[in-house]
Amino acid sequence: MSDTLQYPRILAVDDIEENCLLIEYLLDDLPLVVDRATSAAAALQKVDKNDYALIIMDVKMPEMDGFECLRRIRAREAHRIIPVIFLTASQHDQAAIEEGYSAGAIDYLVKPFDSTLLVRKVESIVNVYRSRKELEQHRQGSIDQQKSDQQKSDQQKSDRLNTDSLLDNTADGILGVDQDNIITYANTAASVLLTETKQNIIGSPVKQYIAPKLSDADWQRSSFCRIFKEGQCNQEFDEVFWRNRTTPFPVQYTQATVFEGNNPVGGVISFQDISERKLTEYQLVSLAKYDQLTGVANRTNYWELLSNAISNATRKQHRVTVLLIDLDRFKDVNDRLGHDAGDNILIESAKRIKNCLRETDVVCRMGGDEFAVLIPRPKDDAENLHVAQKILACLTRPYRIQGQRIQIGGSIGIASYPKNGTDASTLTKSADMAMYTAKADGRNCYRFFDDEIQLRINRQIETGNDLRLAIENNRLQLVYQPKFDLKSFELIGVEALLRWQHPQHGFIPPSIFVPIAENYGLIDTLGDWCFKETINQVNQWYRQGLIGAKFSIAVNVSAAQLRTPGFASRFIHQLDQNQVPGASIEVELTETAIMEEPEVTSEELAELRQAGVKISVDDFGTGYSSLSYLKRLPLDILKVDRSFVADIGHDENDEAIVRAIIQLAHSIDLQVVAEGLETKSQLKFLQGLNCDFAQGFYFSKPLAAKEVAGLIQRDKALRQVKQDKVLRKCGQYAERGNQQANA
Ligand SMILES: Nc1nc2c(ncn2[C@@H]2O[C@@H]3COP(=O)(O)O[C@H]4[C@@H](O)[C@H](n5cnc6c(=O)[nH]c(N)nc65)O[C@@H]4COP(=O)(O)O[C@H]3[C@H]2O)c(=O)[nH]1
Repeated sequence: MSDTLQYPRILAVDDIEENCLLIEYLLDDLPLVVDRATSAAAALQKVDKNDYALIIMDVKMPEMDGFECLRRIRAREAHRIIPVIFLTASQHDQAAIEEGYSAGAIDYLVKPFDSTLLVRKVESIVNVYRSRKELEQHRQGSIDQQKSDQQKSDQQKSDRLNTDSLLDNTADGILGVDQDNIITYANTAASVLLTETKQNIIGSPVKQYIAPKLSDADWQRSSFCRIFKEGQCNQEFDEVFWRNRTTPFPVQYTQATVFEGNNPVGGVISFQDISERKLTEYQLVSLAKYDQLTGVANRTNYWELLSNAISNATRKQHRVTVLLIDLDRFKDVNDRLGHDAGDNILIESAKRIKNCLRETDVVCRMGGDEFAVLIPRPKDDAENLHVAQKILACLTRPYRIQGQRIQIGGSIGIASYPKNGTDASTLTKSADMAMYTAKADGRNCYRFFDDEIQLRINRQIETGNDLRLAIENNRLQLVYQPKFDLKSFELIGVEALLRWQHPQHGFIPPSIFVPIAENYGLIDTLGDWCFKETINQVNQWYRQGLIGAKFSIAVNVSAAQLRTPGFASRFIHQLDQNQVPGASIEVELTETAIMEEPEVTSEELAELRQAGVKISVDDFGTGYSSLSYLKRLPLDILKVDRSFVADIGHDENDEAIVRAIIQLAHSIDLQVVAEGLETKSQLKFLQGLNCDFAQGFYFSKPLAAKEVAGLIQRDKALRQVKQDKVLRKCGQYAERGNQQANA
């Protein structure tokens, strides 16, 4: 066999020689010879001297770039089908890539390239080269044979046998075709991949394996036929061939024209079955783009789909609608019945939402219990309304989970492009705001984004900015609400509460600005400010001798603060720096904040508790706490929500709840603070239940630091008087006793 067939030559062209060497190194295992050229001019000289199966060429080279070099190669009649693969540093340079293809490149590799991909591509192209050469020699051989040069013919026959065995041992399927696209050669791999014997394949039109369903006219116009007619070489990646002429399978193939002299007389096709690669690709795409639980598009996919829908709508001048759906009461079900039940609800909800939509609409799971629906081309608001109503109706239908009938529901926010946002992010924010409005309006309803919501957002943004300034300029204030022991009436601590007097809008309550701080990323700054201020205050009262080890200041911590990684260590660091004992601080967290992520919360709280900080659960009774978690969490105090305390004497149910909370807390060694104590009868009721502590207007409103200092002093003085009275009484008794004894 001739050397060119056994060891085809390829040329690596790059002005950096190391890159040529790298290619040589990567292709080391293939039976071929790699030549190197470090300039376009050197490449042209080598191309004139040798017959190359393939050229791998860098695009950017000094003096002459790869495109120009390829144009000059193509201008030489003998080299018009040498396959060329360009190397480029950027896959985003679309213009350069297009220029490369129009100059005659068959492929691109982006640096740094995948070495396996390079080897596979080169292997496939070299196989085609071998087959083409073999067919050309075969034709030449027949002519020569006619000239009865027996010796030469024998040599060529033996060459052909060698080449046949070489081609039969490659994993790629190889087909040779004549001018009429009838198969004249098939190797063993082709027969295996097409699941037919070589005898059957040879003599059949190649169309039956490549495009059996195409009409003859379309087939003649196909790029496959055109490439052969025009005497070119081509590589395709995502095509389909037909096994047994009936079953499609994905292939990557290379085709090259076979010449007799200057005339194209047929072609060679080398192909690989890429089913496995496609499956892996599909699995990767599915992981990256689809929610693994419900099977609908995931959040990443949502952004891509929405951006595409908006681009489309901009071009074609139509609308796009986003519906954001949050399942109501999902968390309760999840906490109460466990994650499996929660998962089943999510799967079922995704199905139900999908069933309310058209084929062209898309459902996405945004995370947790939040879904989004994209309507890529709604006619009008009436259509959006209709979809929202349908979704709401289907989510309100009872679910049957673990044999139980469960009713949830949904809150839906609706926003449309271009009215409520001209980019994906703004549009989603608008839908989000509309959804929050639906939630605030009582849940299980839908809201369209409108001017009123926009106004509310603007006001929130404005408040957020003002709040940032207020923190920076120290314009916030802490007030302290006293807390009393219900047995001794001793002042045992205070709760620090934030106050903000806005220069224009007056007093803004924390229930308004704390959520804004959470939404605008200010909560950590705000929390740090509060904590610093509290620590300073503790230190000051300590220095003034007003408080001792038993007195504690409670600080409110929001769920968002607790979620910030390293929250507890930051907190403890500040205590250490200011030499404040942990025991003089109490951290108050709402029940809902604690139950949001109990595992994470548990770790953070344990760290705080180790530093002596007490942990109390605020607004207890308003959320849903799993009792098993409550037992496992490192807690010290439960605070009964003031809504229950307010109903003492009016609502037996609430009284029963207060009784149950106190009993429950005591049974797991927690102390109880009653919030919002306002009347004497409430006090009597709570004392009757052995409630430990209370705070509320009955004792005192929240006070400024100075007023608290006065109160502590008065409390101390009162206690002293009481103590003196008791001592005096004891003294009197003792004296009376002595007198009686002496009498
Ligand atoms: N009707 C009535 N109300 C009473 C009575 N006693 C106390 N209150 C009010 O009840 C709230 C108790 O605070 P909370 O449950 O921790 O609830 C707090 C807390 O969740 C949050 N908050 C306050 N300060 C902070 C803070 O520094 N950081 C964080 N994250 N949240 C804070 O804002 C909520 C509201 O705080 P405020 O408006 O100060 O309202 C305070 C207090 O003024 C009473 O007898 N009757």
